[in-house]
Amino acid sequence: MELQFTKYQGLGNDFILLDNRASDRPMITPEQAAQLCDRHFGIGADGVIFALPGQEGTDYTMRIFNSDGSEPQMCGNGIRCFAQFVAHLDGSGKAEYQISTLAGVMVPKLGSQGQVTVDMGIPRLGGAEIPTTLGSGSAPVVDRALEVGGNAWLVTCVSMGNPHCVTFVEDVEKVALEQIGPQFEHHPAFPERINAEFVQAIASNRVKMRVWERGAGITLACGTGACATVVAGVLSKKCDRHTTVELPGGDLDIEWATNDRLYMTGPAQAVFTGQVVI
Ligand SMILES: N[C@@H](CCC[C@H](N)C(=O)O)C(=O)O
Repeated sequence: MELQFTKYQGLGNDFILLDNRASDRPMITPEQAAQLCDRHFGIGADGVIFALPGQEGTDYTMRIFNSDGSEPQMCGNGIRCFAQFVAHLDGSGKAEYQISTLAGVMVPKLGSQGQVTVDMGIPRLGGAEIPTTLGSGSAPVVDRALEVGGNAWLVTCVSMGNPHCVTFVEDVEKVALEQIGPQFEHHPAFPERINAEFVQAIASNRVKMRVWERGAGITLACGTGACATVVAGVLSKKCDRHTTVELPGGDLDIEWATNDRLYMTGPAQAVFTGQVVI
């Protein structure tokens, strides 16, 4: 089968976008997606994103497979890329889309100079919702001790539809992400695995973050992770509700507004189009 694709990136978090409007099911399998994401034997990407028909009045449905073929509920950098992709496909000139995802309906707005602002919804904080065994029911998991790799870490857990474990550290550059990341991801405290964010407070409205993503490993940025970081920073009194998150791939503007919703603003860019035979 020959596939037509467009490669996009949002702060270096890169994705293969597929026009899947003709069907309600992803047009390739998780195994084929993992093959396409391979940086030596495939196109190379952190994930494959499918643009499917909308549901219950939404414009489109977004599904995504991580580079290991697992399916997460949401992707923040991915949905900014998705909004530009569908705007290009449908040529409608719409500036705002309602997008169904496995984490609920998200609303990206196309701005000027390639910027996209997304209403990312309300964070979920209960231990059972994340899920993590570090807390039960709806009680938030804030600054809880967790032993990983022989060290005790103070972690805060947040669900943005997908699960995140945020740890504030003195110096983010000193975190041995390649070693400690997989140990967080597969820790028994996280039955659905976890995205692990390590964060350094720079100022009350600026933090620096590095991420180990569930199903993808080290990436240059994570949009849901940046939202989870600001929520965790507010809950543990490390940053303001409106904070810039500095990532290896660039900056994201995150606001946890008074209506409890998170708004993320950042860039997205088409890189190239191509055909691939699978
Ligand atoms: N890079 C994404 C998150 C992608 C999903 C994540 N790896 C998971 O499994 O939950 C983002 O920008 O949010």
